[in-house]
Amino acid sequence: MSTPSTQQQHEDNQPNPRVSGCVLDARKDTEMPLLSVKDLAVSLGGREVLRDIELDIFEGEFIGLIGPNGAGKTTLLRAILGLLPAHGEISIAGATQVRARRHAVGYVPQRHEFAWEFPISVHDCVLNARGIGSRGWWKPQRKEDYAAVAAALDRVRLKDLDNRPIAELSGGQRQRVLVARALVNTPKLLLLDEPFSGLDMPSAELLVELFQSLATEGTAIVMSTHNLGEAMDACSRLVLLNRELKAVGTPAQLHTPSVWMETFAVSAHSPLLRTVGISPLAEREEAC
Ligand SMILES: Nc1ncnc2c1ncn2[C@@H]1O[C@H](COP(=O)(O)OP(=O)(O)OP(=O)(O)O)[C@@H](O)[C@H]1O
Repeated sequence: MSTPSTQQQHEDNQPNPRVSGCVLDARKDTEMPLLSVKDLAVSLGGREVLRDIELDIFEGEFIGLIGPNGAGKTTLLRAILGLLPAHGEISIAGATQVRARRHAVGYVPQRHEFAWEFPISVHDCVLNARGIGSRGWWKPQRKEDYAAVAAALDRVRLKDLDNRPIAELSGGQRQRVLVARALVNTPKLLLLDEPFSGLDMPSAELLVELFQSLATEGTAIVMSTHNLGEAMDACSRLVLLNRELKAVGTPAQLHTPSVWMETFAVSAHSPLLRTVGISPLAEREEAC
């Protein structure tokens, strides 16, 4: 497990980001990546959605996956999970076969993809992610399953609601149920698809703190998000994606307007730059 100090050491060693399909990866010589993606390409409906994706992600990293609508963020997460046909090589904790890869992964889909009307309690919804259904609902609950569900609900601060039907939960509570489902098998890699979407600030902050603690404990996290400010503040590295990798680096290394302009196809005057802490060209010119 990596400690905060080793994580900081890795960040300090990162070279400058390279743009257009290249991967920033200073750990290559010393450490095995937890997630390795090589030469990945995905086509959907006869159209190429992702190409030339090369990415190494290490334990304890909190990666922000950033790009405009339709950039392929969800597609990349699903390809890593093996939910989509893809060309290229993906390995997670050394496993390349889809079944083996999934053992190491917890996945939080977008909230609207889940069947919230299903008549089930919070507890059973999380328990279900332990694979209990395939063992038979009629069998007594195993002690370790019960403990795992309790621990996951405790982590997302939902223990008090464990008997509540999931249909009666608020959006923020539902998001936390999805995170608990992903955590209940103590994954090495957590894939999060827009976990802050529709959340108020305190709910988003609670999740950010949880993700940062998990990363400190050694979990590798890849999170797609449109919340650029939150990603700049919270993530240890960012992956800028638009059908191909545009740049990979720490937030400090991505303080260059051109990488954001290229990824989002915006001008040097775009307010988007301000969101990521770069003053738009107009303001910079005025200041000169
Ligand atoms: N099943 C599908 N069949 C055909 N095309 C698809 C399919 N699913 C996604 N796409 C296309 O793939 C591209 C990438 O979609 P994806 O959902 O991965 O983007 P995204 O970056 O997650 O977008 P958003 O930020 O809007 O959620 C889009 O152009 C989308 O229309």
